[in-house]
Amino acid sequence: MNELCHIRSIPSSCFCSPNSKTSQKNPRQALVKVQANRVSISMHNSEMKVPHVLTVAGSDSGGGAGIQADLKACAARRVYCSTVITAVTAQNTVGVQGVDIVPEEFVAEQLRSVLSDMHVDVVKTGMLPSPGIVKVLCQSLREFPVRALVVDPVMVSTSGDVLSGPSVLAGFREELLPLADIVTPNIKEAAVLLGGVPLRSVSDMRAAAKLIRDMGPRNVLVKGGDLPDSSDSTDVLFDGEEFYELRSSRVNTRNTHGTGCTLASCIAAELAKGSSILEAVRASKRFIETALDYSKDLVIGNGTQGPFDHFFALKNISQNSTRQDKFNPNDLLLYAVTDSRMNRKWGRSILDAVKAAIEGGATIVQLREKDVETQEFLDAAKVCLEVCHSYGVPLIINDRIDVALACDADGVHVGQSDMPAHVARTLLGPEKIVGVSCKTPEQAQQAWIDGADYIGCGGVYPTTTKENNSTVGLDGLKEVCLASKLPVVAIGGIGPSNAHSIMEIDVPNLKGVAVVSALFDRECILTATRNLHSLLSEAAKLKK
Ligand SMILES: Nc1ncnc2c1ncn2[C@@H]1O[C@H](COP(=O)(O)OP(=O)(O)O)[C@@H](O)[C@H]1O
Ligand SMILES: Cc1ncc(COP(=O)(O)O)c(N)n1
Repeated sequence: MNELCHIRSIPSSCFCSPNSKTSQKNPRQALVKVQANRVSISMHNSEMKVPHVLTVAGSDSGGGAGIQADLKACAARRVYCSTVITAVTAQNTVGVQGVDIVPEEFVAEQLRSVLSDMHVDVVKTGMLPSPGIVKVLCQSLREFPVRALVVDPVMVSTSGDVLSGPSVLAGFREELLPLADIVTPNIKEAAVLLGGVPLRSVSDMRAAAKLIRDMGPRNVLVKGGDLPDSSDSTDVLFDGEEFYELRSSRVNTRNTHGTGCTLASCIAAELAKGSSILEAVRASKRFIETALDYSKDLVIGNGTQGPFDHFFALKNISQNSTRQDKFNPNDLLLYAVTDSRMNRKWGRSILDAVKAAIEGGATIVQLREKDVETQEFLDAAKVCLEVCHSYGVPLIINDRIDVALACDADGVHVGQSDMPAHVARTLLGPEKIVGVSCKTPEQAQQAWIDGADYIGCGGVYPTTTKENNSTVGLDGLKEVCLASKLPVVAIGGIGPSNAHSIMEIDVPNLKGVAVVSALFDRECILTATRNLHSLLSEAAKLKK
């Protein structure tokens, strides 16, 4: 076998001449180790450790599920993904036509290759088609421990074809599940693990999660994608103490092939980046919901189980659009806008306020810090961005394009007397979100021309957070919505008592409400956000 030459690329600015003064002291200097024709270069301090997920799963020739879904999910979540293939399937949108199982010795060899060398953080498993493969996997995990193990107990494909038979169950129950940090059965798989009793409701899912946890995994997520007669898509997470019901709206689409594989890979990717289990599951569920929503009209294949687009991009290409999909208008449902005076009044940091709002269900966050020094603003924006992204929530910066650029925020929101929207767009580039405050149909039309992504319309009601701000009322809001080609979020004096009247306005592009005081001028931001979120979700459902 050839000796491998293993060289990591290093920015040229980091190389030092051996004679230069800095070469002895500079901690960023490259270390070159030569061991029997094997060269490895490592960097002090400037080394970049990439979060790494290893997926142990089957190949899906149709590209929608299995290894292919895992690679796409990890890439979309910006995590490196290596692969150990357990089976090759001939599969398309109609079903599974054939399965060729990889011999367990060769699965073991692939595992050894990757785990002995490549600094894997998290292992995610999918299709494990034979008891021997389950065994070699457990042996490898004991020999090369990793930070976390995510087990997706794949048994039957969405099309109803068997991918792993009952012979693997003993290995699952006795060896693999006790090693798992989280196991993610769908309702059919949960039933099989528990001996065949079908799950028909969310309370059945809770009971199943509890029983499966008794088999040894630290957390159980029972997925409800296939729960009959449900308008929501509810998953149940049980961590041994608490149950969390994670709800999203059910996207009406045939393109759900690979959702389970993708969800488990996203969870693994978020864990590899350092998230907690709850954060990882929430961010992953959001990712699936968004991906399904963006891909609901994709047509790939003639069957009933279509794949979806992990990069949310094909839809645009198919419409010949030159603009990139980068912004989901449904994110405007509950738009939390911070206020430093309120945080000061309640003795909270911006970060604590933002965290609580996200945990309560805020779907997008804007930092509007009018009287904070630049350095402080930037520091706060950076930490808030990290938290927002761990939940899959976009972060917008009010007015300060420099701060948005410096922290690589998701976008900016500008008012009529701030930086013009077309200049903001030029400065930020095509990928970022640009929002504009508008009071009139003319301003709404201009925002569209300027390349904005959404408009904020208001103040709808009088408010104390903005001085000298004239109100437009519900009629003015409706007029602006009708004139706007962009999605609209209503702002100004909105809270639980009047959010309903806003959502009842019968215009499809009115997507939600932006709120300051009703969240941040409250003793418990989390409860205030949670209440408003459930009210808005109900109202949004009625709108559909
Ligand atoms: N139509 C849908 N709309 C929204 N979320 C969905 C839909 N179908 C599945 N999901 C979500 O996708 C994830 C995978 O669930 P599920 O489809 O039940 O798994 P599997 O692919 O293993 O059968 C879950 O978070 C589930 O709630
Ligand atoms: C190789 C492989 N692994 C997993 C699945 C499950 O995915 P789904 O439940 O969406 O059919 C699959 N169909 N193929």
